[in-house]
Amino acid sequence: MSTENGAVFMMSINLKDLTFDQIKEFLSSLDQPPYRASQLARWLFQRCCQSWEEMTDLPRDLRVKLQDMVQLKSLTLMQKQVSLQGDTVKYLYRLVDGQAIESVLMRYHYGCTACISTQVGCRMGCRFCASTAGGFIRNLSPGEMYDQVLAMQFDFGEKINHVVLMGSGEPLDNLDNVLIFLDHIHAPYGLHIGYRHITISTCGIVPGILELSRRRLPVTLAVSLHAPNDKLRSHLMPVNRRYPLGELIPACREYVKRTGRRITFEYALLSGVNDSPHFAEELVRLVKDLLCHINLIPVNPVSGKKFSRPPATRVKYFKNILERAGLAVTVRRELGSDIDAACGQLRRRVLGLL
Ligand SMILES: C[S@@+](CC[C@H](N)C(=O)[O-])C[C@H]1O[C@@H](n2cnc3c(N)ncnc32)[C@H](O)[C@@H]1O
Ligand code: SF4
Repeated sequence: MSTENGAVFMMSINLKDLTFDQIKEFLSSLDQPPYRASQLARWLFQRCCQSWEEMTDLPRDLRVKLQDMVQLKSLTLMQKQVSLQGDTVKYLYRLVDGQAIESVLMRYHYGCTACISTQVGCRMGCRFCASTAGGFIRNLSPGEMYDQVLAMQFDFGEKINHVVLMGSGEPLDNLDNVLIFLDHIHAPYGLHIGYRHITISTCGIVPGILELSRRRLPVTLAVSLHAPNDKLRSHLMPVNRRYPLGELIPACREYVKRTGRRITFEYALLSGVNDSPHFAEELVRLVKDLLCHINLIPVNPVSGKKFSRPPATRVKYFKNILERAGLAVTVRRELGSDIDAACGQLRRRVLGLL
């Protein structure tokens, strides 16, 4: 059975799919006092509890009741790959309806970052991406997003202090659930992660960007650009036919204006496709008057797709053109290139979606 939030409930509900007010209402329907919601929320949202027995400050009869009604976790570990240096761990989780999703934990010098999926599969069909294999299956519920972070923190044994919505799926195609997730992960009863430590990556869903602008959430917005003109972008990313650059760039401008936050443009470098000096110059013209930062990502090869990385000299040349025009540019540091680095690749391999 699936619910309005997209969660699939087998027998019991995942309270992390509800808003905090809905959790309060649920507990009040069980004749519990209002303070019980914060008490229970701390157990659910801060710890990766394995059993109701651990929640010793909750009355025993309530725990017995909840045991039958509430799901403690929405995913179980299927497979895990640890990079040689141990700084990147890729997880494949099984959801209660049997679907599988990927999440990644990365340790940087400034702390641990969780990269989570927001959908099972993706409907956007970008040509270079492994997440589209098998098409779109369903949205993830807020609780399924949250449980990825908790499960990784529990397994890795270190506090997660950054979250990026850059795993499989398009977050702005599942915005209602993403917003509930953001509320929980930011809340003091949750992991209390600052909005500035949260990044939402989008392929460019214009209404979603405008909605985020209206809400003035000070998260970091990353827009996957990958091409500086409509012809090439529509070829690489079909979503560009629906929301071309003439709509996307003004939406980005609106986001910067309303939030005061700098936008990150992701630009995957695909050898011989979008990495020539001509494209670098076109990119400069497209974004030069926007408060932005450009992140160049030498593409992660995906089996069955014909894209390859440009040589390092070409990446450097491309970067220099942007820098000379005064743009802030980084080249994404490669973490865990010895594991199935491209997002969705582990799921594809294990589920035989290649
Ligand atoms: C998997 S997407 C998920 C978030 C969102 N759907 C988006 O497109 O921004 C996260 C980022 O990975 C990039 N990406 C996808 N496949 C890639 C590949 N094979 N190599 C490098 N980056 C890739 C996307 O373009 C995007 O910038
Ligand atoms: S890059 Fe993002 S939007 Fe495009 S198919 Fe992959 S997950 Fe979907």
